[in-house]
Amino acid sequence: MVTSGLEEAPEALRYLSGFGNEATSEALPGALPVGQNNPRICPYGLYAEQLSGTAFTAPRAQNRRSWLYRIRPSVTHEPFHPLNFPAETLTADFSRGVVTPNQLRWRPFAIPEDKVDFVTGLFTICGSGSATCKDGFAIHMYTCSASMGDSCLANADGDFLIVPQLGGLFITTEFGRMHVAPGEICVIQRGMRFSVALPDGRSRGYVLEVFASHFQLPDLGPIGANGLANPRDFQTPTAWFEDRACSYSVVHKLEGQLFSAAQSFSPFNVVAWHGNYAPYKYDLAKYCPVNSVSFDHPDPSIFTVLTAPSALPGTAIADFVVFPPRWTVAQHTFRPPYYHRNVMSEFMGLIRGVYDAKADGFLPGGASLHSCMTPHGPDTKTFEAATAAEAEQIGHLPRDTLAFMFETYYTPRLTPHALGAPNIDRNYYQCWVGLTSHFDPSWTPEKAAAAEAAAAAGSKAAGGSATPAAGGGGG
Ligand SMILES: O=C(O)Cc1cc(O)ccc1O
Ligand SMILES: [Fe+2]
Repeated sequence: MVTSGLEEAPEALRYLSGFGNEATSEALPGALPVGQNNPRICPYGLYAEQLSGTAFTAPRAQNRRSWLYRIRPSVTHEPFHPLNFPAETLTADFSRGVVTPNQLRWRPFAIPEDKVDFVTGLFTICGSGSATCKDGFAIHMYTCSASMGDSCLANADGDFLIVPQLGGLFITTEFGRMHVAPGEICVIQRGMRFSVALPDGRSRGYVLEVFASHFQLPDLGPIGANGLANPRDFQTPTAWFEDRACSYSVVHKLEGQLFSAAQSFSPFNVVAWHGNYAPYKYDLAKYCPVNSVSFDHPDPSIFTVLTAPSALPGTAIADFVVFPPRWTVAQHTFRPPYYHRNVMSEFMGLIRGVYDAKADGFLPGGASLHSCMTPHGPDTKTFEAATAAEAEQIGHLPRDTLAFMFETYYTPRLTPHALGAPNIDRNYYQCWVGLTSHFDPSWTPEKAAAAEAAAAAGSKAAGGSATPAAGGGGG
């Protein structure tokens, strides 16, 4: 019998490198059938089972499926029963969700004192569309303090992109095991069974779920063949199995509802697999940002890590965008994000540090949401620092910050749970009330240039370039 390896050191794990590859992985030599998918009898007496992530008939470029060779097939379980789980905290039904044009922000979500695992610690913030029609998305958060033990989850509604913010995740999947630390992300696609253990005892993070397409790398256009998230930096687990008799609970999410079935063995009994439908992780430190090296602030799409496309060209169901540590070198430029209203809705989270647009109030483990056409941009303090004369001299330094955005074409509807959360920041709008008028009808380019020159001379006399301050135009 192979024992449960949930506590194995992260360094001991082996991964396959690359994005979207047709891969093969064997935990025992010769476990994959040679030259065919389903021989009459498989090597080692395994069962062959296909997991389809697209319609059988999807075009080859989009087609996703894997073949799993396992000790017993996944069908070997007792009937599913609905789990008694409060429907309003985890949902895929947004028909009665609430919309608001107001800017929303949440302080960090508290991690429960009592023992709560990844699944019971998941709660939905917002979403749109429908898991039934396989169209749309949901954004969840999780806070947990216990490993899942002998239970696993399979999500029939879509793909999960998981962003741990505090505390790592040790995830056992049917394809193998991965350790995902804060600063890394992982994607676990529709239907894959996985169980989350907590090497750090607790974890908090964000989850983007897409009901339709799968995540892919964005096109690079004129950037060329390299840069942003490079394919080789994505890591897929290698086959790992346990042949363990136990009382196991398989939890299945269908249309946001949870069902549970008992079975007498661990579902992580896949000895070998091959295919192009497999989970993966990615270290955001490997992201190679491309940005303006002269002037102006590019649109944040320049920082796209992964995109889940809709049928509308160039328009995502959801993009995953990261704001990594980087040099900010644009001159005579307002460096923080510009003020704007966007057809896409923007949910943001912070993994660590301070975000370019918010000097205060946007904290690691917190979140913000600016829905379709809701105005937003830098807070007053950030505006003032970024427009001060000294800002021209500072801000070339990289700062240790890691924020991200889930950006979606679908207008999000919020759950009562998210809107009623005790950590919602009811004073968020006040971060902009100090943005007073600087309008000067007597302004001329000559006067402006003279003021700039005087300020530059003053700052030189005062000791040259200032040191960068958090949020001080270094965005
Ligand atoms: O709103 C935000 O902070 C996200 C964002 C960042 C940026 O650099 C430009 C536009 C934008 O929406
Ligand atoms: Fe924005």
